[in-house]
Amino acid sequence: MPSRSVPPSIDGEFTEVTRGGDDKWLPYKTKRLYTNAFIIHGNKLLLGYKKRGFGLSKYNGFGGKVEPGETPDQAAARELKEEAGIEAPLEHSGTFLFVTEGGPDWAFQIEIYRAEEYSGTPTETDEMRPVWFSIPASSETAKAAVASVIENVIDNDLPPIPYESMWDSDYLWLPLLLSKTHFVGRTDFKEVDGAFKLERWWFGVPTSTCT
Ligand SMILES: Nc1nc2c([nH]c(=O)n2[C@H]2C[C@H](O)[C@@H](COP(=O)(O)OP(=O)(O)OP(=O)(O)O)O2)c(=O)[nH]1
Repeated sequence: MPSRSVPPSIDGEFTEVTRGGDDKWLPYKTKRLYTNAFIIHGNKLLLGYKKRGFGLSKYNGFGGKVEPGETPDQAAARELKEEAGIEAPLEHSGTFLFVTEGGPDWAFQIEIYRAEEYSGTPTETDEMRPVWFSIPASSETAKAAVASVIENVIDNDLPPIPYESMWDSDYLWLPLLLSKTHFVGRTDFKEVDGAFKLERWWFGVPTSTCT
């Protein structure tokens, strides 16, 4: 059987990590830039409960539209401050295209960031309620867990990452973010009566990082 190609929007040499659905990738007219930022502190992950607008009632990283004249890095820092009241040395962690059928005719290009430190106190805003979740221990996170004990920031009473209350595809790439593996991807969703259902996806990592 011939091997399946990567989605047309993926440029560069990437090794597939996961894919699903068929190859009928949705068309889109243009791309709009968005950001999303995740704070990892020891064995804890900070998410925000979305109180209004797009993604209402889901848990997510902090982010939004890149405004005219801004770089994605600047937008990510601004959105983190606006939505969670904190600052952090954000590092770019991945990027993916989010395309919807029944939604806008443009694609969201979402630049994903991570940081392992922050300053300030996570604070509820009109848009987001910050909540800490526990990151499951694994070989990848074991080092972070040890560091947590040393820094005395370990907290075993937190709920696990609420994948069931996040965007449907986040469980596919969040482990890559947690393990500091840069990733690219594409998700196609179908919007029916305001609910978004994952139809097809592809995620990969730079081939140079594969052994
Ligand atoms: N984790 C995750 N985030 C997503 C997905 N799709 C998607 O748009 N997002 C993010 C990208 C943005 O961070 C956020 C949408 O931006 P937003 O509507 O909150 O933008 P904003 O804050 O600038 O908007 P607003 O204040 O003007 O309402 O949702 C997804 O599949 N997974």
